[in-house]
Amino acid sequence: MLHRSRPVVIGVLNVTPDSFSDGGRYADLDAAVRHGVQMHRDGAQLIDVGGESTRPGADRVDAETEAARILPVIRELAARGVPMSVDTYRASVAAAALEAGATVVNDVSGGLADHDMAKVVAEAGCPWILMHWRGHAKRMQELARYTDVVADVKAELAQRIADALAAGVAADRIVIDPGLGFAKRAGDNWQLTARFPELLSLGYPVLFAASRKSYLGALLAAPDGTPRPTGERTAATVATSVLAVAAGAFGVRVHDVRETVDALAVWVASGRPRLAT
Ligand SMILES: Nc1nc2ncc(COP(=O)(O)O)nc2c(=O)[nH]1
Repeated sequence: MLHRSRPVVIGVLNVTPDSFSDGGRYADLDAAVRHGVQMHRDGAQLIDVGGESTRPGADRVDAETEAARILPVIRELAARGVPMSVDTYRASVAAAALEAGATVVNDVSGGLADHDMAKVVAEAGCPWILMHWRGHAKRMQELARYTDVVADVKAELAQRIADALAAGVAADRIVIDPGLGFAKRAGDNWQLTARFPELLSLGYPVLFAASRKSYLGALLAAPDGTPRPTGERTAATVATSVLAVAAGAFGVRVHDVRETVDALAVWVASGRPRLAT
């Protein structure tokens, strides 16, 4: 499912009206399927299909709405042989998405939001991306308080892993993710980037997902402080993605697939240089 011979690129497909960087662009079935097929052609090994925006402050939708948004897209893409993950923290939505053709669960809550998720994943035997999370979009920025963000994220992810294993999820099905931008201030995201190798010591593949996030917009802000618009953060996303892979990330989750695949091809052709850890 995930060929580790090359860095894994996961393409973001938000079937939502309000996701932070592409909300509404793929809200209709044809546009979503076209974009998913194109990202797969461009080299994405997985298309990550999400039906609820998780950006800070976003309104949550109910499970029925979330499922109604993503299931037709998943079915159509599966029929076209496009491999997918489902971006949901709801067990019922994950189960329906797996049934419809998704093969990986990408859970931004790391199993915290729905205690039935572990059972769904264990029974399906599918890979489970456990992201570091401290609460839903409305509250998460209030929760960005850390003693040492890397050590704290690592300890909390270790607990998510232990819970998953205890629930019968196989160790080789687990991928972890530091949750950049989720209950993290800009400095926290940069600490997690700079000290990325410390997360690897947990012994699981680590996904890096910085794509177009607001801390990149802040870094590239105009002299008057206006953040760089989300659609103009591609170069920063590509740069940080290559750095993360060079630091040991098994893969990246991005909106700009072609640019990322191209940049990682250069990294591979250059002999996969590693950042000194
Ligand atoms: N595993 C994982 N999943 C995610 N899903 C959504 C978003 C934020 O919204 P986006 O879909 O617009 O990138 N970020 C992550 C992330 O950092 N890691």
